Amino acid sequence: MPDSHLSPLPDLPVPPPALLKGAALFLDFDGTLAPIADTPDGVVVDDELLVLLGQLRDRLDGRLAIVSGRSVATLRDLGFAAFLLAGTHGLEFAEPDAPVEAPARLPAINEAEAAFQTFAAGKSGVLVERKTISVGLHFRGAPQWGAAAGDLATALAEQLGLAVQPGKMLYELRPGGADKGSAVQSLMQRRPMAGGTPVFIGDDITDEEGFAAARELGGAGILVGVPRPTLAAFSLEQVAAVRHYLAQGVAATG
Ligand SMILES: O=P(O)(O)OC[C@H]1O[C@H](O[C@H]2O[C@H](CO)[C@@H](O)[C@H](O)[C@H]2O)[C@H](O)[C@@H](O)[C@@H]1O
Repeated sequence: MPDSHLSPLPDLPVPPPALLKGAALFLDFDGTLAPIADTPDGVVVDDELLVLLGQLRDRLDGRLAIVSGRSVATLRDLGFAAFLLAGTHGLEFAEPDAPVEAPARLPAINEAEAAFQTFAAGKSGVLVERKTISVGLHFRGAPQWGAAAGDLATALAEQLGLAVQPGKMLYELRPGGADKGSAVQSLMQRRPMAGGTPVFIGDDITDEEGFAAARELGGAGILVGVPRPTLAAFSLEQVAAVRHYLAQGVAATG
């Protein structure tokens, strides 16, 4: 992503609900639909959110997808089985209740996981997240280990031919060749997303590729959380504001 395209402006406008009319809506999960929790397992999806997303998806003739760093399997366990999903940062896809399209788990991911486990051993607050085709090293509970975790992830990525995916108090190792931008590009060529105007809502640095793709395809990104240089055109302050905006979207698309 060219840095020159990043907006340095701290104050982006709140998106108008009318932006969602005719939209193909791409939603990040952690930090966007659910507040950040202490651990990956600490996040719960409430029925109210699922009902809201279902209503909006129906109003958009199905053009709503969750695009997450979580695996499709985890997204389904969290309650999103009835939604179009792109998991593991654009490496996995699944239509509602249909088989998952995903590459196999690489032996290199198992090697990386073993190295992460060795690193985490005895370090209270450092956590290894085993995922379907990737692995995460979390240090939210022990920020003092963040730099060392990053050094380890970088070295392993080079050694094992994997991609490093930085996140919020997290480094993941995964196969390369995809990101949230490529997920948007791919889904926009298929039903039901094709024909809509892409709108991508996300909070993390990994969502910038999604904002870039939405923008390239004539749509827009919405950044959630504290201002930062971004390719998004709009911003929402926090998860609660996203929910409010999506509820406004249901009304605006009725
Ligand atoms: O693309 P996302 O849907 O935002 O997923 C990105 C990663 O989110 C999760 O980690 C983050 O959220 C955790 C729970 O709130 C938090 O404890 C952690 O510090 C965050 O980095 C998830 O665990 C990862 O697998 C996702 O890739």
